[in-house]
Amino acid sequence: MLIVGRMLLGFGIGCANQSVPIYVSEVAPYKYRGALNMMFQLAITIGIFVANVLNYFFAKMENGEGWRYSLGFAAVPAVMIIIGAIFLPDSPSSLIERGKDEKAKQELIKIRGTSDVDEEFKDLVEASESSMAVKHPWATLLKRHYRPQLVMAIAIPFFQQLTGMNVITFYAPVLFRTIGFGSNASLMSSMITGGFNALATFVSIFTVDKVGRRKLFLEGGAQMFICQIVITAAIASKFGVDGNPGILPKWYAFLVVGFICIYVMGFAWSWGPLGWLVPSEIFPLEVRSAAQSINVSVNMIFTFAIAQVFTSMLCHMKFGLFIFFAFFVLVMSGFIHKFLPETKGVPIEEMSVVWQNHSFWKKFVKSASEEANAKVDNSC
Ligand SMILES: OC[C@H]1O[C@](O)(CO)[C@@H](O)[C@@H]1O
Repeated sequence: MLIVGRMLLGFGIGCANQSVPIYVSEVAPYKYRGALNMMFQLAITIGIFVANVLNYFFAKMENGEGWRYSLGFAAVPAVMIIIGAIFLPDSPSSLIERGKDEKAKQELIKIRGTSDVDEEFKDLVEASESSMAVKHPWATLLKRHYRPQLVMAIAIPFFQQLTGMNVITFYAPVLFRTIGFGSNASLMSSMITGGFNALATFVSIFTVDKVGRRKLFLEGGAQMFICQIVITAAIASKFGVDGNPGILPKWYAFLVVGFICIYVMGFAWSWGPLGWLVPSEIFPLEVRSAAQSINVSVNMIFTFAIAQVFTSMLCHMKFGLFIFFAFFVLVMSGFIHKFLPETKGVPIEEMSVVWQNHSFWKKFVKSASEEANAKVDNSC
């Protein structure tokens, strides 16, 4: 029953991860798209924090029934999503795609709070027309022209999970116990890291539309890297490879938890929310759904893989585990630096321009005039 329950949960989470970031990016005004989209990750982190707090109290239940409540409370956010979804309007893009242009325009006027929406409405209709011309989004996504989107749909979720964040999210109590904390202190420490995770997500909400995506990615990467090196050194110095630390001083516990919190904050204002935001804003309408499916699948597959192999990795690699994730943080920061153009303040329907102007991706992406010329050449 537990396995069936987990499968149903996974199904629901998959549907939400597919639709929420895309929906928010479609309806948000482009100037606040970053901040609004990041509310999704904020909701995730608040959910994780609340679960940490509840687990802390449920674990103390003397009749041993606490675990039932831990599992059962998953129904609360599910009910909230179901009720919320009943009242949400369709996005203008989706209405246009289904031929309801007039309704789409009214909706756009309503969500923008102004009747001056002609320009945006025109862009949406054009995006929808090119989307309608595409009969096979999956095959289209494989075309050279969409290489930047395909690469980002795979690389961003892959790297997000290779930061090692879910090792902290899923296993903080185990991790803290392994490095010498009592079981209550372990649950308490995971509550603290959960709190920092949620709080630091606010930082990204307030900054992403001002400083942009790239700076947050790179700053967060540097912060996580430094913390991983310090944590490695701290664990290596006390535990070595035989895993026998003797009596651990108090300052040591503070140092480890402190750097884990700084690491968590680095993730929370960079790869955490940006891992959902950036893919949701770079996929053009004609491949949006297919590309987002890849994004969500890669994310979930690597979440699963890391959760599965973490304990045996910890046994074999000891403190080297953190070096393993630090190495990937270095690689992903290099990747962002070289390959991700800034998307701050660019309307979704005009996103193709950022690839056309990018030193690497411009080879793959034709500009509108080149495309028109190519069509003329082909017809001659
Ligand atoms: O904040 C941590 C959480 O953020 C994610 O990386 C992306 O939403 C999840 O996989 C993780 O559990």
